[in-house]
Amino acid sequence: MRALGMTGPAITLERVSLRLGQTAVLREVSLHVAPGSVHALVGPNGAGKSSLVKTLLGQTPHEGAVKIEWPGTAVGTVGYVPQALAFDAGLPLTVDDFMATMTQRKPAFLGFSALRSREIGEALARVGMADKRRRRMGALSGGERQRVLLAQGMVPMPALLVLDEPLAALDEAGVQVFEQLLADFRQAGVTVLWIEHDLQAVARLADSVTGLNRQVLFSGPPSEVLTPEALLDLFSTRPRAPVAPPAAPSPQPVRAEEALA
Ligand SMILES: Nc1ncnc2c1ncn2[C@@H]1O[C@H](COP(=O)(O)OP(=O)(O)OP(=O)(O)O)[C@@H](O)[C@H]1O
Repeated sequence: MRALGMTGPAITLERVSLRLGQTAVLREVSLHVAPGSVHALVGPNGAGKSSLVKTLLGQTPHEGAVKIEWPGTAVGTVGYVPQALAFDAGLPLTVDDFMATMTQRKPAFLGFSALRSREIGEALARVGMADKRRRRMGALSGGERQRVLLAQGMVPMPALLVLDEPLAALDEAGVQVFEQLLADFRQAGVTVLWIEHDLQAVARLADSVTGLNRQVLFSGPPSEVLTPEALLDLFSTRPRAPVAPPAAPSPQPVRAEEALA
């Protein structure tokens, strides 16, 4: 992997709350991502993972503090790989056109610079798509499209990379490509924030993981925090109700294990 000019930032969220319409999507979320680490975000559907990422990227009005601390004075490049993009199968947009559109400001039909063209070629090669640059996006399989999405997140090479379910459509070979990329990112000092539903992949590949269900339930190294009890707690209620103040004596609460039995 090419040496980077800058390694990744540290990320700190302090008591971040987000309300969308009537919904409290994030409640007092605090977490820390070490610079150059691979940090996973896990939680049930609707837990607020994508919303947290949007908040991190400055796209939502929120309460609390979001700090991205770059090494040195310059702000580095942020790459973002979205969950999925829908394409009209008939759209005359090639993989190259898509990469140009996503990675530069000038219109794709004006082409791209030699440097950018080389970077795009390298990124597509790293995800095994170098021979499909002229194929229409609408003609790609779901997994191939996912690989192209990954590639666009690497042009220009970011110091912070945010991945929203990158494994969702990947086959076994694609997963291996992803594992190699993560190893390369780690070696280059890129900070990776990774939303993922595949808990085994998280346990195998992440340095740290946060369990989120509107609020943080756990955060730490996967081997320490991904316990059966913590996962049961994270996935057995969705979304979490606000914590109610203590009330008058009431029947014993049903434990999550019993509720699921
Ligand atoms: N603009 C909005 N107005 C109201 N509610 C919203 C809005 N956008 C998202 N939500 C709600 O916020 C909650 C969190 O959504 P979010 O997409 O962040 O969850 P997620 O953890 O990424 O889920 P998934 O795993 O399904 O992708 C959901 O209940 C969603 O319906």
